[in-house]
Parts: sequence; structure tokens; C-alpha cells
Amino acid sequence: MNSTHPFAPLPVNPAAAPQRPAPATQDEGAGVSVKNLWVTYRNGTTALRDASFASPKGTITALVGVNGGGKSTLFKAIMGFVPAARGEISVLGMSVPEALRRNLVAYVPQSEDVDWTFPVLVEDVVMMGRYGHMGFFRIPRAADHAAVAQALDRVGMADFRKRQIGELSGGQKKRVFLARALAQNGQVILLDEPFTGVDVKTEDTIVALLRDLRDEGRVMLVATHNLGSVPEFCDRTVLVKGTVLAYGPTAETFTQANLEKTFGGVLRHFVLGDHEGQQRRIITDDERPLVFHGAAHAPRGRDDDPAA
Ligand SMILES: Nc1ncnc2c1ncn2[C@@H]1O[C@H](COP(=O)(O)OP(=O)(O)OP(=O)(O)O)[C@@H](O)[C@H]1O
Repeated sequence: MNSTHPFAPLPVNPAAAPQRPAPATQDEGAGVSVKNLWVTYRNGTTALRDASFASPKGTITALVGVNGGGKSTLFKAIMGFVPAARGEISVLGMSVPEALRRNLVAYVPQSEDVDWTFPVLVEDVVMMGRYGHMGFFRIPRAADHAAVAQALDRVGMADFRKRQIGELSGGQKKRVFLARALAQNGQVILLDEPFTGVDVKTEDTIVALLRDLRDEGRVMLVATHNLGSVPEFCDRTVLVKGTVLAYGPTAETFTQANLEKTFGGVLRHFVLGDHEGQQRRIITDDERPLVFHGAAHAPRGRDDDPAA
């Protein structure tokens, strides 16, 4: 994503700031739905051709694909940063502008997209999530301060609220941006590489939080190269390569055959035998590896999985 400081990636329409979100009038059960979407950048690059997928409410969907495949472009289109040349995007039964006006879409950026030298406190970053709920002059009220405190508490970062964001570790920064999405009360949360540069404990914390948010009926889209974690917590998978090659429940979509189609020769691929004569196929695009046990269509994530 193209942004330079922590203020940039928040998809809030400032002109709409004084308005309170009106109750939804259309079908919200639809989650996020993208139909026959084409996106062409101003330099003429067509990043997505005829891409379609759907993610119902109360689900976590992985967006998986090679670098430059179009995952971030999908996010930008859902946030209204790039226009659809053709096709439709529906967010909780609404158009993209309407969903943004109601502050329904929250974004957790890739670490590289943020200028961490920007002098801003943790609590100020999280307060940005409240901007769309405030009046024109953005003067926080008690409810805004309470939402910030609650969000920081929920991600375990309450003690860091007076720290400069640039002084935090990678995993702590991720949690702060998650808190911003929570303070915004985003019903659709887009997460760009949430696990890059975080340790396993922080990853577990983030996954637990995402599961809770799913149970609250929110829609989470997670762009990730961390293939091993996809079967662990993503109910659905969208395979992206200039279009959507396949989408659906992870158990049906996240297969070795589909991954090979998506990644081509980019994946590293190993076959190991164990002492019981079972074959394990291991594939990775260089973050956490994905292990297939025996049959090629039964992926499994972490090797510390107690079900192993
Ligand atoms: N602002 C832009 N202007 C022109 N072309 C762009 C722009 N942003 C992305 N692209 C191009 O669009 C295509 C899709 O890029 P995108 O960033 O969506 O991929 P991605 O799947 O998110 O990649 P990564 O895994 O590296 O984050 C690429 O060919 C990229 O070069």
C-alpha cells in the first residue's frame, strides 16, 4: 500500500465525520462480496481481471498469492482507494462509499507501509480509529476515550498507551493497529500481513482476537504469506493471481493442487518420510511452512498443533 505515516491508511471519509452511522437498511448478512472486478492503475497496469469472491459475516478469509498477485489491490478496492474499472463490490450489502461513510471498514496496514519515525503516541494512533465517529473538529468525547482504553486493553497494550509508536516492537505495533480497528468498531477488518515479524506468542494473541471478532459476526480478510497458519484459523481462502483463481471453505480450496496453480514455481516443496512410512509434503513461500500429511489434500499448519 502507498502510505507514508500512521494517519494515511485509515479509510475514513472526513467529509462525513460529523454524521452518526445510520442503521443499515440493506441485507448485512452478505459480508463482503466482489463480483467480476477489474482494477487498472493510472499507469495502465491491470492488477485484477474479472475477480470474484464472497466472505460471509462471521468468517475469517485468507487472501493468498504471490507478490504482486493483487491482494493489496483487492484491499484498496474494498477501501475505495482505487476505483473498479468494471464489476461490483458489496460490503455488508452496501456500496463501498456507503460502507466507508458508516466507518464499517477498518484496515491494519503492513508494517513497511508506515513511517514509524512519525512522532505520535500509541493512544493517539488508536484514537484515529474514532475520527469517523467525531465531529468536524475531532474533539474526543468521553465515549471516544473509553473506546480507546477498551481497545488497548483488549490487545494487551494498555500499559503502553503513552509510548511513542516508533519505540515499540513489531508485534506490539501490530497490536496497536488492531486496537485502532477495534476502536473504530470496524465490522469488516482488512489485515495486511498481520504476522510478518511477530513471534509465535503474539501471533497466537492476534489469532485469538480474530476468532473472538469472528464470533461477534465481523468479517476479517487477512492477506498473508504465512501458509502454515491458514488452515489453523481461516475458515475461507481466496487464491489470488491477477484474478481470483479459487475461493471457498479452506478445507476445499486450500489444496496442494490449487496452491501449486497459484504460486507456480515460487513455492519451495519438500517431501519427507517418517518412521511409520507416511509421507509428509511440506510447501512454503518462505514464512511458516504448510505440511500435508499423506494425501495431498489434507493440509495442516503448525507442528506444535496438539491434534498432530
Ligand atoms: N499504485 C500502483 N500503480 C501501478 N501499479 C501498481 C500500484 N500498486 C500495485 N501495482 C501493481 O499491481 C499489481 C498487484 O500488486 P499488489 O500490491 O496488489 O500485489 P500483492 O498481492 O499485494 O503483493 P505483495 O504480496 O507483494 O504485497 C502488481 O503488478 C503491482 O506492480
